[in-house]
Amino acid sequence: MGVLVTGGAGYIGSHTVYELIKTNQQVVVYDNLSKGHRGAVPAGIPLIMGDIREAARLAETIEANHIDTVIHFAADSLVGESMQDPAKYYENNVVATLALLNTLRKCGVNRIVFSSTAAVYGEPELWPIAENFRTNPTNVYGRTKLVIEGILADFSQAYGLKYVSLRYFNAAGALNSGTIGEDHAPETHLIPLVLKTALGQRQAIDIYGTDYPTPDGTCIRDYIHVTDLAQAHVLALEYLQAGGASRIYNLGSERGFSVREVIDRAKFVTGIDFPVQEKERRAGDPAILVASSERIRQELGWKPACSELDTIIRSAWQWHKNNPHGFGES
Ligand SMILES: NC(=O)c1ccc[n+]([C@@H]2O[C@H](COP(=O)([O-])OP(=O)(O)OC[C@H]3O[C@@H](n4cnc5c(N)ncnc54)[C@H](O)[C@@H]3O)[C@@H](O)[C@H]2O)c1
Ligand SMILES: O=c1ccn([C@@H]2O[C@H](COP(=O)(O)OP(=O)(O)O[C@H]3O[C@H](CO)[C@H](O)[C@H](O)[C@H]3O)[C@@H](O)[C@H]2O)c(=O)[nH]1
Repeated sequence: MGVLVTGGAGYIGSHTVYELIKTNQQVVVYDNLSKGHRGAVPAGIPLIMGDIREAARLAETIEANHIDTVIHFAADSLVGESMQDPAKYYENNVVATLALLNTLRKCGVNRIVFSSTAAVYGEPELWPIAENFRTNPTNVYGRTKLVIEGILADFSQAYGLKYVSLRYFNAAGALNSGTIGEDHAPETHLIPLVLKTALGQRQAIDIYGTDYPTPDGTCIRDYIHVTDLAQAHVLALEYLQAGGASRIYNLGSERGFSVREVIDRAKFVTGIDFPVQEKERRAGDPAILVASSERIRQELGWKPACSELDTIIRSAWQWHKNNPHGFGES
């Protein structure tokens, strides 16, 4: 039986495909390439170019490849854009996922691993954040992911769908071999932007806000290596394949670093001093997001192995240095 990876040509999806093939799972990538890259999909892995809303193409792919489980990454995920264009986010995240789930039902596929986000929590008052904390997203992107979690719970109750929803904190880093890495256009994430500044592709890195209630005034985040995230997907998949019940898990390193700390570590790792500019806050940014990943460690035996901040930055630096234009140039 096979595993369908929607959004498998994207950043986290492609790293997960690399982990899946080590475990001898039969993998098929399904991606409309709106954001993903053909070059991110390993040689020999089928890439079906399609949108998850295209029911006929999707059903044909599922049947031809004997798919019995789906890992669902396909989505739009820019917080700022979601506030300016909510229709796009409700359409490509909620409506498209509903279409996907309906096709899965018709094809008799009843297992799915879903990419959720720390953005479902909004602005919590306590840390580390556990899965039973109140969900209260402060942006449209987070709301769309929470709506999908609700749909998954309802489908689970009514139709017997089994799902694992993984709430990622800040994904960063690149595959150790340096063959794939993060290449978003536009790039909005801190670590790749810092490294592009070190490469001289940007004049300075902007710090969005220095008046947060944190020790150095800048936002604190929990950075998790993309390969540790990918391994959690493999565990979630194996758990569902073994008949596991629906679950929700946080995925973070359980350590927080401020924006200034990330910049300082990047200067250390790269050995390059680069300009930093202090700017106004970015709308919708919570001050502190740090995970408790206790539940997935206890229940699935997940152990993040490469999520030390320097290790994350080093792997991302290797990717950006060797591929200054991402997948556009090797
Ligand atoms: N990057 C992070 O830090 C982070 C954090 C939390 C959650 N997430 C979630 O993880 C998932 C993957 O994130 P990423 O950073 O790898 O994003 P990405 O943009 O690199 O990958 C998403 C992939 O999905 C594809 N896609 C989008 N809409 C599609 C559709 N309708 N049909 C088919 N393919 C479609 C894109 O072409 C792209 O290859 C997303 O669901 C995102 O919301 C990411
Ligand atoms: O040029 C930049 C870019 C970012 N930041 C700051 O760096 C921190 C991290 O920002 P990212 O954009 O890298 O990541 P976010 O925490 O905003 O977002 C991440 O976590 C969210 C959950 O809270 C969503 O899941 C989202 O998809 C995921 O990328 C934030 O405080 C942000 O304000 C800067 O100071 N300068």
